[in-house]
Amino acid sequence: MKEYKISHLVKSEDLNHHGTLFAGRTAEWLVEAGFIAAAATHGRPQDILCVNVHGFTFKRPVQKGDILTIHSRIVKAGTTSLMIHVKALCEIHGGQSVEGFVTFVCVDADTKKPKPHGISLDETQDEAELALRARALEVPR
Ligand SMILES: CCCCCCCCCCCCCCCC(=O)SCCNC(=O)CCNC(=O)[C@H](O)C(C)(C)COP(=O)(O)OP(=O)(O)OC[C@H]1O[C@@H](n2cnc3c(N)ncnc32)[C@H](O)[C@@H]1OP(=O)(O)O
Repeated sequence: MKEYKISHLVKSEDLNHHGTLFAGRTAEWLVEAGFIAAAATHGRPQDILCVNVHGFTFKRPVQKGDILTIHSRIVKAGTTSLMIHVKALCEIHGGQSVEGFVTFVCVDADTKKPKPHGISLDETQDEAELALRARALEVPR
Protein backbone atom coordinates (compact mmCIF):
# COMPACT_ATOMS: atom_id res chain seq x y z
CA MET A 1 0.00 0.00 0.00
CA LYS A 2 1.12 3.54 -0.53
CA GLU A 3 3.35 4.99 2.19
CA TYR A 4 2.54 8.53 3.32
CA LYS A 5 5.15 10.79 4.96
CA ILE A 6 4.84 14.00 6.96
CA SER A 7 7.77 15.92 8.47
CA HIS A 8 7.69 18.14 11.56
CA LEU A 9 10.40 20.43 12.89
CA VAL A 10 10.67 19.91 16.68
CA LYS A 11 10.25 23.40 18.19
CA SER A 12 10.33 24.81 21.72
CA GLU A 13 6.55 24.52 22.12
CA ASP A 14 6.76 20.76 21.39
CA LEU A 15 9.04 19.97 24.35
CA ASN A 16 8.42 18.39 27.76
CA HIS A 17 10.05 19.23 31.11
CA HIS A 18 13.11 17.16 30.08
CA GLY A 19 13.64 19.43 27.07
CA THR A 20 12.85 16.62 24.62
CA LEU A 21 9.84 16.04 22.39
CA PHE A 22 6.64 15.66 24.47
CA ALA A 23 4.99 12.24 24.08
CA GLY A 24 1.54 13.82 23.68
CA ARG A 25 2.73 15.91 20.75
CA THR A 26 4.32 12.81 19.20
CA ALA A 27 1.08 10.85 19.65
CA GLU A 28 -0.87 13.68 18.01
CA TRP A 29 1.45 13.63 15.01
CA LEU A 30 1.26 9.82 14.75
CA VAL A 31 -2.56 9.77 14.87
CA GLU A 32 -2.66 12.55 12.29
CA ALA A 33 -0.29 10.61 10.01
CA GLY A 34 -2.43 7.48 10.39
CA PHE A 35 -5.56 9.48 9.61
CA ILE A 36 -3.94 10.84 6.44
CA ALA A 37 -3.16 7.31 5.16
CA ALA A 38 -6.70 6.13 5.90
CA ALA A 39 -8.53 9.23 4.65
CA ALA A 40 -6.44 9.74 1.51
CA THR A 41 -6.83 6.09 0.51
CA HIS A 42 -10.57 6.14 1.22
CA GLY A 43 -11.17 9.52 -0.35
CA ARG A 44 -13.77 10.81 2.14
CA PRO A 45 -12.09 12.17 5.31
CA GLN A 46 -15.50 12.98 6.79
CA ASP A 47 -16.27 9.23 6.95
CA ILE A 48 -13.16 8.25 8.96
CA LEU A 49 -13.13 8.00 12.77
CA CYS A 50 -10.28 6.88 15.03
CA VAL A 51 -11.32 3.94 17.23
CA ASN A 52 -8.06 2.68 18.77
CA VAL A 53 -4.46 3.72 19.38
CA HIS A 54 -2.72 0.40 19.98
CA GLY A 55 0.16 1.37 22.21
CA PHE A 56 2.97 3.49 20.89
CA THR A 57 6.52 2.49 21.83
CA PHE A 58 8.82 5.43 22.46
CA LYS A 59 12.29 4.04 21.74
CA ARG A 60 14.50 7.12 22.15
CA PRO A 61 14.09 10.82 22.97
CA VAL A 62 13.89 13.37 20.18
CA GLN A 63 15.88 16.58 20.53
CA LYS A 64 14.76 20.16 19.84
CA GLY A 65 15.71 21.17 16.29
CA ASP A 66 15.49 17.65 14.93
CA ILE A 67 13.13 16.91 12.07
CA LEU A 68 10.75 14.01 12.67
CA THR A 69 9.40 12.27 9.60
CA ILE A 70 6.35 10.09 10.22
CA HIS A 71 5.69 7.24 7.82
CA SER A 72 2.19 5.74 7.66
CA ARG A 73 0.77 2.85 5.69
CA ILE A 74 -2.38 0.67 5.79
CA VAL A 75 -1.36 -2.80 6.99
CA LYS A 76 -4.74 -4.41 7.71
CA ALA A 77 -8.12 -3.92 6.06
CA GLY A 78 -11.25 -5.31 7.70
CA THR A 79 -14.80 -4.73 6.49
CA THR A 80 -15.23 -1.29 8.03
CA SER A 81 -11.87 -0.84 9.78
CA LEU A 82 -8.38 0.03 8.61
CA MET A 83 -5.26 -0.49 10.72
CA ILE A 84 -2.35 1.81 9.99
CA HIS A 85 1.29 1.29 10.97
CA VAL A 86 3.00 4.52 11.94
CA LYS A 87 6.68 5.09 12.65
CA ALA A 88 8.70 8.23 13.29
CA LEU A 89 12.29 8.61 12.10
CA CYS A 90 14.71 11.38 13.13
CA GLU A 91 16.21 13.05 10.06
CA ILE A 92 19.09 14.82 11.85
CA HIS A 93 20.21 12.50 14.65
CA GLY A 94 19.03 9.34 12.87
CA GLY A 95 17.14 6.33 14.13
CA GLN A 96 13.55 5.41 14.80
CA SER A 97 12.02 7.14 17.80
CA VAL A 98 8.45 5.83 17.96
CA GLU A 99 6.21 3.29 16.27
CA GLY A 100 2.80 1.74 16.67
CA PHE A 101 -0.58 1.03 15.11
CA VAL A 102 -3.78 3.08 14.87
CA THR A 103 -7.21 1.78 13.81
CA PHE A 104 -9.81 3.87 12.02
CA VAL A 105 -13.40 2.96 11.14
CA CYS A 106 -15.33 4.09 8.11
CA VAL A 107 -18.76 5.41 9.07
CA ASP A 108 -21.75 6.86 7.32
CA ALA A 109 -21.24 10.62 7.58
CA ASP A 110 -24.87 11.17 8.67
CA THR A 111 -25.68 8.23 10.95
CA LYS A 112 -22.08 7.66 12.20
CA LYS A 113 -22.70 3.91 11.92
CA PRO A 114 -19.87 1.73 10.53
CA LYS A 115 -20.08 1.03 6.82
CA PRO A 116 -17.81 -1.00 4.47
CA HIS A 117 -14.87 1.00 3.17
CA GLY A 118 -14.30 -1.19 0.10
CA ILE A 119 -10.51 -1.11 0.47
CA SER A 120 -8.40 -4.29 0.07
CA LEU A 121 -4.70 -4.72 0.71
CA ASP A 122 -2.76 -4.86 -2.54
CA GLU A 123 -0.35 -7.64 -3.50
CA THR A 124 3.19 -7.06 -2.30
CA GLN A 125 6.45 -8.99 -2.31
CA ASP A 126 8.07 -6.45 0.03
CA GLU A 127 9.27 -8.43 3.02
CA ALA A 128 9.14 -5.49 5.45
CA GLU A 129 5.55 -4.72 4.48
CA LEU A 130 4.55 -8.38 4.72
CA ALA A 131 6.13 -8.52 8.20
CA LEU A 132 4.11 -5.48 9.30
CA ARG A 133 0.91 -7.06 7.95
CA ALA A 134 1.68 -10.19 9.97
CA ARG A 135 2.35 -8.11 13.10
CA ALA A 136 -0.92 -6.23 12.57
CA LEU A 137 -2.85 -9.49 12.83
CA GLU A 138 -1.39 -10.02 16.32
CA VAL A 139 -2.00 -6.51 17.70
CA PRO A 140 -4.26 -6.70 20.79
CA ARG A 141 -7.35 -4.46 20.88
C1 LIG B 1 -3.07 9.27 21.87
C2 LIG B 1 -3.55 10.21 20.85
C3 LIG B 1 -3.47 11.56 21.15
C4 LIG B 1 -3.54 12.69 20.19
C5 LIG B 1 -4.50 12.74 19.13
C6 LIG B 1 -4.51 14.00 18.38
C7 LIG B 1 -5.04 13.90 16.98
C8 LIG B 1 -4.63 15.05 16.14
C9 LIG B 1 -5.40 15.27 14.93
C10 LIG B 1 -5.34 14.20 13.96
C11 LIG B 1 -6.54 14.14 13.12
C12 LIG B 1 -7.07 12.78 13.08
C13 LIG B 1 -8.50 12.76 13.16
C14 LIG B 1 -9.00 11.39 13.48
C15 LIG B 1 -10.47 11.32 13.50
C16 LIG B 1 -10.99 11.55 14.87
O1 LIG B 1 -10.48 12.26 15.70
S1 LIG B 1 -12.44 10.75 15.21
C17 LIG B 1 -12.80 11.24 16.88
C18 LIG B 1 -12.44 10.18 17.85
N1 LIG B 1 -13.17 8.98 17.58
C19 LIG B 1 -14.47 8.83 17.89
O2 LIG B 1 -15.14 9.71 18.39
C20 LIG B 1 -15.06 7.48 17.59
C21 LIG B 1 -16.04 7.07 18.67
N2 LIG B 1 -16.43 5.67 18.46
C22 LIG B 1 -17.50 5.33 17.71
O3 LIG B 1 -18.24 6.18 17.23
C23 LIG B 1 -17.76 3.86 17.51
O4 LIG B 1 -16.99 3.11 18.45
C24 LIG B 1 -17.36 3.41 16.08
C25 LIG B 1 -15.95 3.84 15.68
C26 LIG B 1 -18.36 3.99 15.07
C27 LIG B 1 -17.40 1.88 15.99
O5 LIG B 1 -18.64 1.50 16.46
P1 LIG B 1 -18.87 -0.01 16.97
O6 LIG B 1 -20.29 -0.14 17.36
O7 LIG B 1 -17.78 -0.38 17.91
O8 LIG B 1 -18.69 -0.78 15.61
P2 LIG B 1 -18.52 -2.31 15.37
O9 LIG B 1 -19.52 -2.63 14.29
O10 LIG B 1 -18.51 -3.14 16.61
O11 LIG B 1 -17.05 -2.39 14.76
C28 LIG B 1 -16.76 -1.69 13.57
C29 LIG B 1 -15.33 -1.99 13.20
O12 LIG B 1 -14.48 -1.40 14.18
C30 LIG B 1 -13.63 -2.38 14.72
N3 LIG B 1 -13.40 -2.04 16.11
C31 LIG B 1 -14.33 -1.77 17.04
N4 LIG B 1 -13.74 -1.49 18.22
C32 LIG B 1 -12.41 -1.59 18.01
C33 LIG B 1 -11.27 -1.44 18.83
N5 LIG B 1 -11.38 -1.12 20.11
N6 LIG B 1 -10.06 -1.62 18.28
C34 LIG B 1 -9.93 -1.95 16.99
N7 LIG B 1 -10.96 -2.10 16.14
C35 LIG B 1 -12.19 -1.94 16.66
C36 LIG B 1 -14.38 -3.70 14.54
O13 LIG B 1 -13.48 -4.80 14.54
C37 LIG B 1 -15.01 -3.49 13.20
O14 LIG B 1 -14.06 -3.67 12.16
P3 LIG B 1 -14.39 -4.55 10.84
O15 LIG B 1 -14.43 -5.96 11.26
O16 LIG B 1 -15.67 -4.06 10.27
O17 LIG B 1 -13.25 -4.24 9.93
